[in-house]
Amino acid sequence: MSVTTIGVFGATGRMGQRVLACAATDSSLKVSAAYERPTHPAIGTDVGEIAGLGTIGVPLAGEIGTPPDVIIDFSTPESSVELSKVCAERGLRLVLATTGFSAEQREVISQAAKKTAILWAPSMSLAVNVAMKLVADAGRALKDVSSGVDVEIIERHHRFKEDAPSGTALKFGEIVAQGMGQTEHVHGREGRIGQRPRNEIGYHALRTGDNVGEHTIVFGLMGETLEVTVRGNSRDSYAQGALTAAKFLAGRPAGLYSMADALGLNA
Ligand SMILES: NC(=O)C1=CN([C@@H]2O[C@H](COP(=O)(O)OP(=O)(O)OC[C@H]3O[C@@H](n4cnc5c(N)ncnc54)[C@H](OP(=O)(O)O)[C@@H]3O)[C@@H](O)[C@H]2O)C=CC1
Ligand SMILES: O=C(O)C1=N[C@H](C(=O)O)C[C@H](O)C1
Repeated sequence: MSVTTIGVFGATGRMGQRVLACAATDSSLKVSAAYERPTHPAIGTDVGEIAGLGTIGVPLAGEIGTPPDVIIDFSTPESSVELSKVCAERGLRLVLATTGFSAEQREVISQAAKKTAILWAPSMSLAVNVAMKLVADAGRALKDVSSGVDVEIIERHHRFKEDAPSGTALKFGEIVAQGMGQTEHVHGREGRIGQRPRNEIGYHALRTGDNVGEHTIVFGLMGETLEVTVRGNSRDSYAQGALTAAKFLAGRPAGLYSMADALGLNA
């Protein structure tokens, strides 16, 4: 059996620690490196100790030394963009899971994917990626309803999340707009704003407690409502997806890949 070596970027974070824990249970994977910013106070500490796994022989590093087969990144937009540039320069394969990028930052990542293999997805979850297909189908089927269909996207996340709306909510909106043609994206509503125009998608971001992530896409018709909801029960859904993505990416040529590619959902 071939073994894929992985490096975890943002290793001490909420997701980094779950990636380390899930990888430890998969004999086809080996964590060979773990990274944080060079000034992180835990640099040099065995990362298994930080993730509650006991010693795994991988000290937390501030830079990429001997490269793994694939780097998995759950960090911040700024550090992910810098990482994508380094990966492009050195030909390192990258699973990029961070969200919250500006248009300029997205462009840098797209350029990096011309030089190395990058799988970039706002959600690594299997259920979310299947829901994206369902939502695309629903949008196409409802596109020409003569009385109109109002699409609203509601997402819920933990109080520590720094970007809003979630990368996944934005992706759902993009998918709906591609199929149905809405041109306006509205974030929350307040005041005497008048009746709802047909050509907008509304986004609503809730931040409560330790919610690991929920998305509901509402298709409101005259007389009935269709909702597609995905609820995360634990961060392991994203961590397992990122590990699946890493196995898919190992050995791939340069290019920008999606989670649908890794999960075989494009067939
Ligand atoms: N695609 C998906 O399926 C999912 C994506 N996400 C996204 O992943 C990202 C991280 O989420 P989460 O784990 O909850 O966040 P955390 O804040 O818990 O973790 C981020 C980690 O990145 C570290 N970091 C910051 N700067 C650097 C750097 N220069 N080099 C290396 N590491 C760095 C942080 O360190 P420090 O504390 O020192 O700043 C921290 O340990 C978010 O953008 C989130 O939206 C989350 C879940 C699923
Ligand atoms: O920050 C999180 O936690 C999550 N972020 C991702 C996003 O912004 O879509 C994915 C997931 O919903 C969890």
